[in-house]
Amino acid sequence: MAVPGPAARAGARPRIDLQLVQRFLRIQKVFFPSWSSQNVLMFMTLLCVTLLEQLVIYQVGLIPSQYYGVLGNKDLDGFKALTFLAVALIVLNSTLKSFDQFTCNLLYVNWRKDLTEHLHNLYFRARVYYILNVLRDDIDNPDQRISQDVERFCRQLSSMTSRLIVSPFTLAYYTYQCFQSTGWLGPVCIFGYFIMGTMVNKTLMGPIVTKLVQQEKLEGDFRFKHMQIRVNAEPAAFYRAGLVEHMRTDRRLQRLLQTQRELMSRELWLYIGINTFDYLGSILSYVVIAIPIFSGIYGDLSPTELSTLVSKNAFVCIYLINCFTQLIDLSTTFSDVAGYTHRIGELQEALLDMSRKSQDCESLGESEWDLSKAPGWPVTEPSDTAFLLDRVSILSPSSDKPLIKDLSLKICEGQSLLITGNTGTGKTSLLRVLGGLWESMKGSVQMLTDFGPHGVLFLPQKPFFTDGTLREQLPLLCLGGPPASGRLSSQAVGYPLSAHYFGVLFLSCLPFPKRDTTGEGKQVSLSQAVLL
Ligand SMILES: Nc1ncnc2c1ncn2[C@@H]1O[C@H](COP(=O)(O)OP(=O)(O)OP(=O)(O)O)[C@@H](O)[C@H]1O
Repeated sequence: MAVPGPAARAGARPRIDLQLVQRFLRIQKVFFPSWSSQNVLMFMTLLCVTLLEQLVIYQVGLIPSQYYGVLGNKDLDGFKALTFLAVALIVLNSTLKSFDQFTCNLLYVNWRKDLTEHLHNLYFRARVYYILNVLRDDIDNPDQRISQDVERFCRQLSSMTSRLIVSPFTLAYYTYQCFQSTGWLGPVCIFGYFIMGTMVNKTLMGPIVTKLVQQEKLEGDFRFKHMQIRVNAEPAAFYRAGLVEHMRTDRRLQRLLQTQRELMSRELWLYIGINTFDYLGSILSYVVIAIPIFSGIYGDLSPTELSTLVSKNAFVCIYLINCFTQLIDLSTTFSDVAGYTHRIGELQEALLDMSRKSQDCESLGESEWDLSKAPGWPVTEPSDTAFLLDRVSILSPSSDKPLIKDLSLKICEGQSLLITGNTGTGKTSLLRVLGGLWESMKGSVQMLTDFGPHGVLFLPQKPFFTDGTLREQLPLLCLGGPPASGRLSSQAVGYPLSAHYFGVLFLSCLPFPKRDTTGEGKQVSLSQAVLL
């Protein structure tokens, strides 16, 4: 049975490692597909706005010292001009800040749109959504990953973008200024301090990323439970299942809350780290200046000259340290982004893997199922033959339990076929193979007609209704057929109820416990299927 297995590395403990970087870069390719894409333009706009904002902030920062000058000199004209300039700069600064926020929000919406559409394209390709939800258990809650994790990832990433993109520029500028004021000692001390802070924070962030991934899984499980009750409210009410479901839903909630508490206690250590580095940073500038003073380099300066020098050096050092502490403050947002990157990355890898395999299967399937390409079949088989099975064997996907062995069968128009067997023996599995959901382990399955209004229609055991009106349900019956005809066609929408079908309707058979009379064991009872 060629059921796709788990993605190679899915399920590995999520960490801050090379795999995280690879997954993050893969997502970035979706965000920025080309240099001329809209997102790149918006990103460049954001970069310009934040740089301009920094320039204005710098000018605003100089205004208090200029006020000392004009007030000290009792210069009224100078005071008026400076006040006008200050108001203009402040208005410009707040406009730029708001525009910065606005661009980040637009980026968030665009990123969410692109990433969700990209995942949808993979998820709804061929029968990937079926394989992911039914046959594979390594990717939990794909619905939650697509709807909630993508949303949070884009929101958190956009919230840190403007600070991140401007930091290389501010860091370079203030490192240079700091070097000018304090020599190599200032920048070296500050960079050493930041590297130490980053290493400590990385150690503290590791367990948070793992816990966050686990929390999101439990969040998905909890939501799924509610969805299950919503979808099955009527059967649940018939069974009077309220009490049991209440207990089970509460159990999931408790598990989720317990994980959230554990996540918060891990975050506590990170907050302690961040706050310690923030406050230590505020005195670091004085430590940097104290070293040359106590080592006697400034021994010939008067106390006034020394205090002027200290004040000047302190400003640039504090600003450089502030740039670094702002980056360290992003640690909590970064750990969230890392957690979501792993969850989305795992899903993306699994989807890419499955859609690649589906495509291979489809191209293979098309050639196998295509009438004109199947050698000999059109010549020897009458046109009313729908399926031709030759020594087909089917295995259960979760175990290697054989369900059907060496089944040869011909299914024709106008004939009825009743398949009987104990529950779980593989009656529906045969239909899954005929419907192309599973593959047979051995033998060949030939489909000699189309799915849809002029061919074959499968009625699943559980009816499926999409949202919308009764009329909108009808195309469901006609679409999603075999690889050759599985496209969404506008013509298909609104087929009249009287549409003519080939006449082969497969009803998944009810168990028929006492009919296993083949003498060859349960799994071969299908070969004795009754043609009515
Ligand atoms: N998605 C799946 N993953 C793993 N095993 C599966 C899956 N679907 C079915 N099976 C297993 O394959 C076997 C055959 O299942 P199948 O649904 O074909 O039985 P059935 O004869 O149609 O039963 P019933 O009469 O109850 O519908 C069962 O043992 C079942 O547990």
